[in-house]
Amino acid sequence: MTLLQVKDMQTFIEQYHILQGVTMDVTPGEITVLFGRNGAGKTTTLRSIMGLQPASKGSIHWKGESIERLATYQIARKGIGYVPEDQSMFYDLTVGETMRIAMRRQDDRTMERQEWILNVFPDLRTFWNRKTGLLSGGQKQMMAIARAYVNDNDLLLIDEPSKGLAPIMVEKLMQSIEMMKAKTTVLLVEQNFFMAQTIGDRYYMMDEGKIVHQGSMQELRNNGEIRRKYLGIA
Ligand SMILES: Nc1ncnc2c1ncn2[C@@H]1O[C@H](COP(=O)(O)OP(=O)(O)OP(=O)(O)O)[C@@H](O)[C@H]1O
Repeated sequence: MTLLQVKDMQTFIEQYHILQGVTMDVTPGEITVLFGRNGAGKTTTLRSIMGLQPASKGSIHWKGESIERLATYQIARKGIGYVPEDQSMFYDLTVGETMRIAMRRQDDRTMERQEWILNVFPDLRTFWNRKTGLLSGGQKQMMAIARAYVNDNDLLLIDEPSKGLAPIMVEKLMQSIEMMKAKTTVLLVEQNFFMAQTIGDRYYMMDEGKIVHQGSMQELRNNGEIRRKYLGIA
């Protein structure tokens, strides 16, 4: 079964043909990692799925239903949470206030999800009354993920959470994302192969707006040539 099915998605930004045919499936309960170097089109892929940068061709199916013509808020309400690279937070609000305004409902289920995610990210509990602008880079990332998780989302799109973080923090974050697999499905954009390979089940490799390779993470671990060619690493 596929949760999200993207077929031949093509996206223009102004006159530029940025996505030139992105086809990918996200399977429930898995962590799917979208790799590719700077400018390959990874962020645009997530933005097109969310309707923030609508695709002009191709199809996007969510649980079998076509969503490519829907507005972003409608897509979000179907159960897709988006964690953008810049985190887009109000830095004057505290951690607690940020969680509160993120909640679509304040029912028991949402409160249970909040408890669960605060156990995954105990720092957020510790700094509950601190303004998010004063959090460390890693804690801001935790905040952004927790805020997307707290609603009853079946899929989280997480854009490069490791960016700018120290290796030890990245490791901690990856372990937390792996724990989330028990509760939700994740489509993760990453350039950091060494970290993402520890938690990913399946991968897609992007280059110049297209998917150029895909397979199980084990296959990518075994294929140094693909890693060298598209990520510049051995
Ligand atoms: N607003 C824009 N106007 C023109 N070109 C854009 C715009 N946004 C993105 N692009 C171009 O689209 C291409 C894909 O960008 P995108 O941000 O999706 O790549 P990415 O793989 O996420 O890279 P990065 O890891 O650097 O964020 C790049 O060549 C970028 O320059």
